[in-house]
Amino acid sequence: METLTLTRPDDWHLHLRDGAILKAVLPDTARRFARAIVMPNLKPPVTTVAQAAAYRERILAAVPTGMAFEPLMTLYLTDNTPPAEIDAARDCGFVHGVKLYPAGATTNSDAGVTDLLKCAATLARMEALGLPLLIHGEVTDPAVDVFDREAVFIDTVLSPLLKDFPALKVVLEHITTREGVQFVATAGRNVAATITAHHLLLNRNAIFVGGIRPHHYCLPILKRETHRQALVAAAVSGNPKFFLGTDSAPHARSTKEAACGCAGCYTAHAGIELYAEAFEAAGALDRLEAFASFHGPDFYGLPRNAERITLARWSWPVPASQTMLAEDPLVPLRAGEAVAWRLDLTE
Ligand SMILES: NC(=O)N[C@@H](CC(=O)O)C(=O)O
Ligand SMILES: [Zn+2]
Ligand SMILES: [Zn+2]
Repeated sequence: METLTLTRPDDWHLHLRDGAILKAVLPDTARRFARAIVMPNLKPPVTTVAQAAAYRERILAAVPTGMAFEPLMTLYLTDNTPPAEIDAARDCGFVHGVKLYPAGATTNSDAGVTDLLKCAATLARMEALGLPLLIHGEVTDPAVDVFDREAVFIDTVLSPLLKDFPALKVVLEHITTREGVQFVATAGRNVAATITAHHLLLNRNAIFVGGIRPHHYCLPILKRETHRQALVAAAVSGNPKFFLGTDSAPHARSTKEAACGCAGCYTAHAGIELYAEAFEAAGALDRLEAFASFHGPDFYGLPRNAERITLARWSWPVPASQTMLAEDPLVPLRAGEAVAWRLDLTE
């Protein structure tokens, strides 16, 4: 059987939620990844170092015995985040980024930034201290076509931001377009991007196969095939600006299969295996390790992991759903279908 051994990867963009959901989903991530950048879009959001410390403790308490997992915490930027909070974040040692959600852009972003000008002093402090700004890169203007919101964000928000703060470390999260790839590739070394497995594997037709598929609805929304191909080319290029971020985003089934369903795909159950599929399809399995395990820690200034994991080319069926909340399960990506690679747990 074909196997692939690589340095244990990290997930540089992950939603773990809190409470019962956190306990239900964390084992999927901890089994595969050594560390993860944990998104702060809880209700209410994680806006202070004190809240991040408490959330970190809840995550650590939910790690199953026998597993090692390090949560890398983030703060949720608001119009009112004071520069002093950035100093506290740098000093505490466990906060590794500050997340920009344009207000209203995505799930739990209502407390996000309404005007970046209000954050100028705070952004200047981040630039000075080298604390990365992690960006959900979509404009929120409903007049802008939903498929264009990333490209318009890059032109109207991100480019001007980097002119004002040229040394600010930026991760453009979950990029979905050719424009996103080109912008990051040609920007300075302080600008990088995460790419999800579902954006590497699916184009926007997947939302409408034989009917509407709410479990393929995420933000930024899946784009057309030419954009998917640009993302694959970037991921397998070996360019250290691009690295793994699953954006695994658990939502209970009832909130996805609804008249107005939530945005987010759950992929942590196959968090590295789905990337192996995408890299294999591109004939680039030998490039997976750098994308999944080297480029992220190098950008964040953290050590690479020492342990290794082994994947086997061994198809396994994804269950139709998995337990999350008492009456309301989670429907993972590929539910009821197969994933071609699996984690070799015998290793
Ligand atoms: N990606 C999504 O569609 N949803 C994420 C939020 C986000 O990352 O934008 C979520 O928190 O559910
Ligand atoms: Zn996002
Ligand atoms: Zn996300």
